[in-house]
Amino acid sequence: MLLFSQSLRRHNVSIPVTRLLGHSRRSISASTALLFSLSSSSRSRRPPDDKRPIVITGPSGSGKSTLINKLFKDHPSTFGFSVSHTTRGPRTGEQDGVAYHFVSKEKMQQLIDDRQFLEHAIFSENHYGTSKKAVEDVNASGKVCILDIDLQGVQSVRKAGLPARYVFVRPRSLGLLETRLRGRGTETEEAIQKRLERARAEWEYGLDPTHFDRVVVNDELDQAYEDLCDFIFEHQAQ
Ligand SMILES: Nc1ncnc2c1ncn2[C@@H]1O[C@H](COP(=O)(O)OP(=O)(O)OP(=O)(O)O)[C@@H](O)[C@H]1O
Repeated sequence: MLLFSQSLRRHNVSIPVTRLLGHSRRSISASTALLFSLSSSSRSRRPPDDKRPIVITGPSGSGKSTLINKLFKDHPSTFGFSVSHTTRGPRTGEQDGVAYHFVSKEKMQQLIDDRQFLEHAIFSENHYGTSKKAVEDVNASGKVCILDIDLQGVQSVRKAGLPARYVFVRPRSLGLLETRLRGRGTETEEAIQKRLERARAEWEYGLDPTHFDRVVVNDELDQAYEDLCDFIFEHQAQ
């Protein structure tokens, strides 16, 4: 049984994401965009010298999607998402190799047996996974790969030995997390309870500073975004 099941991802950019929360893409609402102040820094920065993939994790509702959306919006040619594999069928408009790599159950199993995945999990009876090649493809395109995954996925990625930078995003308190999850208005009460239960376990893990290269406390959104960018771009020559 999965300790940390996958969570729905919502990205307002039309690029594939590594793991989709419930694996249905939702759009960030216009009100979310307004969470950033008008003066929120979108300054251009030179691409980071450190090209290792950046793994971003944190409890559901901590603000990962919100921060990543802005990162992509501000730096579209610097970052890329890997294209995940899935055994679910394509939905209208979804292109193979763009939204996902759509594969049969047999093919998926073969890839798993061949240890081609950095991480994989079953969600709603469908298998999803991030292949090593998908990340390499982003690297080969000259972009820095962003992996938005849950903690279980992070542990698999670490085990797979991917050289990466790891970021944990969390709000100031678990109470605030609950407020945001409820405020998002996208989950049933049952789903919220499940997410909160999982968040408590993830929270403990994220409190250990040795587990991550950077912990971003998403309290005030502009500040959290600056912290994230300072970390991501910190290796560039001055
Ligand atoms: N600093 C902030 N202040 C106020 N609201 C915020 C802040 N950061 C995010 N939010 C809001 O909190 C909710 C959760 O954020 P978001 O959806 O980005 O979380 P997430 O970590 O991506 O969650 P999941 O893993 O479930 O996809 C959203 O409604 C978002 O608009």
